[in-house]
Amino acid sequence: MTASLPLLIVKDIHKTYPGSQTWFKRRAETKAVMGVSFTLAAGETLGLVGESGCGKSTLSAILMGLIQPDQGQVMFDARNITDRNRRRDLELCRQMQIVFQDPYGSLNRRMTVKDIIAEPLKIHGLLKRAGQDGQISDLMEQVGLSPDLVNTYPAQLSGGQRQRVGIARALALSPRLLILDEPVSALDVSIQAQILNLLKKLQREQNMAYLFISHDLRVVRYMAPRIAVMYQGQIVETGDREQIFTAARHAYTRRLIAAIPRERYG
Ligand SMILES: Nc1ncnc2c1ncn2[C@@H]1O[C@H](COP(=O)(O)OP(=O)(O)OP(=O)(O)O)[C@@H](O)[C@H]1O
Repeated sequence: MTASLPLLIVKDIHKTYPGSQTWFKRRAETKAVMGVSFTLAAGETLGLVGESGCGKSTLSAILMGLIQPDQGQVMFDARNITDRNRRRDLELCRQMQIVFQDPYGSLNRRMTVKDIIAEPLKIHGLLKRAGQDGQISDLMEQVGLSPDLVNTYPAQLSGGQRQRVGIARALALSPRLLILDEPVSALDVSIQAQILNLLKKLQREQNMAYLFISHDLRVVRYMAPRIAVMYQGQIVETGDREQIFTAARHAYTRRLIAAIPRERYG
């Protein structure tokens, strides 16, 4: 571990999707990410906010090594991980985990809760031969899931419970960085608050860094002391929560703030 450097350094990332043409339709190329840079310290939360289509998911896929950027660098724990092969780099995979928006889409519907949570442990050879039931029920307890649900399937769970399973799966490997890509957008507002509070509790307990990605500035304000605002593939403004809300510099940020409904999370 390098104490002096941030845990994650993202430097001048660019990604353009090529255009395509069929006999009936022509799609122009899309500059999805254009020169994005930011840093994230160990244990810190950075909120990344922007409307649909601004490039948030492209950026998170680049950070997870799922797609390659055209230009730029991603450094994790002082190591250049831009061109890594995610499947082969198990250690990195262990340290950086992602929670997706749609737990139903990201959980294997044919697997039980137990098998879903155990899978990353198995892949990384960390599932204890004896005592694995205890390992799984500990993780379920950490995310507030009753151990009675251990043999149920995703279809038998509520949206909030499914997202708790997704979080337990991500936590299983004790990552240092969790990318939360719209983790509550698919949930009812009352359930959203429960999941956000769970994420805060887990961060306090385990000192993980969070990159919290959302289109919803209310949610980002609740979660992140530092916020980066993304607009049309670029970060147009980064600042402390207070500064963003009281003295936003960019007109787009001011529009986002003006559009926030009045209720708050408690
Ligand atoms: N595989 C792809 N091929 C071509 N264009 C793409 C592809 N994926 C995304 N795009 C385009 O890149 C831009 C950024 O998309 P991206 O999904 O990263 O944004 P986003 O902010 O995450 O939006 P959303 O929340 O709706 O997913 C959009 O214009 C989108 O249409």
